[in-house]
Amino acid sequence: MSKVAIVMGSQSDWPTMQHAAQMLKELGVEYHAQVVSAHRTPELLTEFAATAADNGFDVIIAGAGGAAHLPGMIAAHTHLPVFGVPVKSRTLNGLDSLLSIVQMPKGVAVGTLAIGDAGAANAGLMAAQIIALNDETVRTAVQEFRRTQTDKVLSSQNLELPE
Ligand SMILES: Nc1c(C(=O)O)ncn1[C@@H]1O[C@H](COP(=O)(O)O)[C@@H](O)[C@H]1O
Repeated sequence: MSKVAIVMGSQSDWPTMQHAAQMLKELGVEYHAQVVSAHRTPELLTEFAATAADNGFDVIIAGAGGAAHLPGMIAAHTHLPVFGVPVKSRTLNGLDSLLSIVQMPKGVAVGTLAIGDAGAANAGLMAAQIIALNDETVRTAVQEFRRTQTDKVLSSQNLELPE
């Protein structure tokens, strides 16, 4: 069974990163969530990223805030696709996180999502869409999710002027 790893720089990132986990759960994709920090636990980062493929992961989602080196450093140690989620920082609202993650040097790729909760949810969706290429059950779940979303938009329009 396909598995997605969700890693984050700190426990304080979980309120954001749980949106990735929720999306994967909704789409029936197994995930494992863990705190790993390039700065605070550098040896764990190397060990985790270098063994991720052998441990059965297909995609890695990495969320971090501020000087967000985690996604890039994970990508440096693995051939697995890595999605980076910029977590909203207290001082600079996540612009620092975004710029740290998005500006990768050519040759080591991180797919960068939007800042915050929506970015985390979309990272989960992207991971599921990759897994759906070879997994019919997940493909059906993704298609159903998209259909339900479309139906909701089309059926909930209220464009009346207030009295
Ligand atoms: N950006 C990184 C990394 C890393 O990139 O390895 N490790 C922790 N952090 C970030 O520091 C912020 C504050 O962390 P604390 O709340 O623990 O002080 C978090 O958003 C975390 O992702």
